[in-house]
Amino acid sequence: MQPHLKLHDGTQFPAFGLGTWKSKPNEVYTAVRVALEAGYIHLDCAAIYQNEDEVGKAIADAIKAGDTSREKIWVTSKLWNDSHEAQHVESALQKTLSDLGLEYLDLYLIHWPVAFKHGVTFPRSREEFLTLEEAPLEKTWEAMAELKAKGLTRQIGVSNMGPERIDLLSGVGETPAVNQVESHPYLPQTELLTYCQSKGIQLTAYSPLGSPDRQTRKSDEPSLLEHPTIKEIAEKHGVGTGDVLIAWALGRGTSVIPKSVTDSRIRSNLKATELKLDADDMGAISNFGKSYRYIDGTFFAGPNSPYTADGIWA
Ligand SMILES: NC(=O)C1=CN([C@@H]2O[C@H](COP(=O)(O)OP(=O)(O)OC[C@H]3O[C@@H](n4cnc5c(N)ncnc54)[C@H](OP(=O)(O)O)[C@@H]3O)[C@@H](O)[C@H]2O)C=CC1
Ligand SMILES: CC(=O)C(C)=O
Repeated sequence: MQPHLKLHDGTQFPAFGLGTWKSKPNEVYTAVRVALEAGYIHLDCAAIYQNEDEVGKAIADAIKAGDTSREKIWVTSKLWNDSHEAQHVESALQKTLSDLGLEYLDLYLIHWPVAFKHGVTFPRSREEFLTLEEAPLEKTWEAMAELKAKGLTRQIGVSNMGPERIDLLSGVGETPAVNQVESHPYLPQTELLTYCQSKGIQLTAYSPLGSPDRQTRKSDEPSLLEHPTIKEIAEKHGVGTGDVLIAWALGRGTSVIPKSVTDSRIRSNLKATELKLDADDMGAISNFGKSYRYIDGTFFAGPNSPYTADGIWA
């Protein structure tokens, strides 16, 4: 039995899933087929990853092949920043459902607390953004609740949000089921995790391996997969460093969604859900003493934007 976390309505949420950002056309179909055949029960998707149609084809073929069923899998997707205005929320989800070939999602997240004009994928000028006054997150949240009421998604949640924004949304509607944020030993998000747990919100850790395949990767950024402490613990247990990072995330009570398109890694990452780190391992990893954010979000902040980095991230 894979690890699960309980959502605030009692639903069991599979704590381990497959990330699909940067998984290219032709690669992502095979990755999802391998994952579902290997026993994955949770897929993390998003409209902005521009590959949901291929993920959907893989899900359909896996179900046809008898590898899984719709009821057995948990599918998450995310509302992109150009569809925050209430009149665009349902059509954005309908597009995702059509691409994924599904009648409902298990979880739909507001991807970022940042809004763009409708149809803008990545803004190039200030005029292409909407401010939070023009597109209030509370209104987006109310529209998300309607999707749940219509049965188009079983759960609703948020991503890249801190306590202030979550409190704002919880004040106008239901508490988000999940908050998906960057989290790994360089950015353990300990305070946010404590806050989320106190509200019954599950925290999903994205970029748990340090997102080394990003186009925007900096040549001098620290590597989690090569970190000496992680290597030492991996040697002690006779596993890979990726396995240790996955086990650490699960061991501290978060869900985790490593991305891979490599057959052997897709399988070994799933196997890592069985790895138990001891208190010494957990303590050593939690005391890196260095902070680093890989998804620095420069794409949404700066002089051409009404948002600042401090105003965006959890
Ligand atoms: N809500 C949000 O705003 C965000 C959500 N996400 C979600 O989180 C997922 C994971 O994060 P992501 O940024 O993709 O990066 P990850 O930290 O998951 O790293 C992915 C990279 O690690 C490699 N890899 C996978 N497994 C191993 C292993 N066992 N050993 C060594 N290398 C390994 C992959 O290679 P290969 O594929 O070649 O095997 C790929 O290069 C995303 O795909 C997406 O679904 C991510 C960022 C933001
Ligand atoms: C990867 C992702 O979800 C981003 C950049 O929003």
